[in-house]
Amino acid sequence: MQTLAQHLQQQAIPESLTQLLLTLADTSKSISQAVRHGALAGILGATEQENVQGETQKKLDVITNDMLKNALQASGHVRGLASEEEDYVVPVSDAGEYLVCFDPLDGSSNIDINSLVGTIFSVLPAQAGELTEQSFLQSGRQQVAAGYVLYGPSTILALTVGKGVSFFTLNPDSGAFLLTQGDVQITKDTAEFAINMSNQRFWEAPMQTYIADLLLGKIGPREKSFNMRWIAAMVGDVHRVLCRGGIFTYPTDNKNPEKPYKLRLMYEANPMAFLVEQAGGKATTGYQTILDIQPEAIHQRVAVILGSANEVDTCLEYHAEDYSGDEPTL
Ligand SMILES: O=P(O)(O)OC[C@H]1O[C@](O)(COP(=O)(O)O)[C@@H](O)[C@@H]1O
Repeated sequence: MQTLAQHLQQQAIPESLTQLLLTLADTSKSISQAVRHGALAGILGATEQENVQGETQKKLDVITNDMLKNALQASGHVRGLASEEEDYVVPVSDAGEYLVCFDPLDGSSNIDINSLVGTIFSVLPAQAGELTEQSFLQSGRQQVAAGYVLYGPSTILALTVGKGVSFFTLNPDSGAFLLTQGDVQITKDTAEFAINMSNQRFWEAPMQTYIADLLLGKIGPREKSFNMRWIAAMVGDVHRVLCRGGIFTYPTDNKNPEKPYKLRLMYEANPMAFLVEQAGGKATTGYQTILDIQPEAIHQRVAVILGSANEVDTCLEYHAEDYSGDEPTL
């Protein structure tokens, strides 16, 4: 089976990008080890600290953030980095060709229940001049690579460098990431949706109607039964969508008017949208294609609707100005 290094050699990408992606992959092997040790290594549970998002940091949030920061700072190819666990962007080396945005441990609320977690990363070209937060505020279309590592029953790296999506599985014996699926394609249609239903009463009317019609199944306007899944870790829900199709959404809601969105643009929505589009799917806020959003802040949040292209199109119809569907009876 082809190794990650062999696969990257064939992608006709700069050697510097190959080395950076191999650094990220190697660090994720150590994270996979740490996650597997869990309580044995005393690394479960929370710290007393809060991150810039106002979330209590898990011990593993901090540990994995430091592991990635140290590796990227030593790589020689990183001009600057940004992380969910860092308040501000971190300058690294003036000679670095790339900017890296990452969520070191996505779904960290799952760590103490031994459920799926992952690392998500996005690579942008470094700009000339002084490194500031502005240097990072490039649209998702500028990404030169993106991916995630899912720490589950097996450890899987999903990667795109803009030439399709490939899955690599970590061989726990040899420690090598081996190509287990190339040219990943998302089915155009689906009968599976993922959303946190407990937020239903806080959603906008278009999402209320769309989900209500899914739940009506065969007796409703969709004339088809839909099944629901929710892993509470975007990396797990998106991996399922890449594997067997589906629609995943964390829509806008008014649960907390100051925070109408949950997921972060630069290190959750953009890398996932790049993967999904490269696999033939679609990714939108309901009103704008995610990869075309001009970022305004490094920890900016957005609404996310992504997955099987035809199903996302249907969901978009409910968000269209001229949608005249009946309001759902809640
Ligand atoms: O707790 P909820 O509302 O189910 O939200 C789950 C969502 O929040 C997240 O866990 C946010 O990510 P972090 O764990 O990195 O903060 C997503 O991975 C997931 O899709």
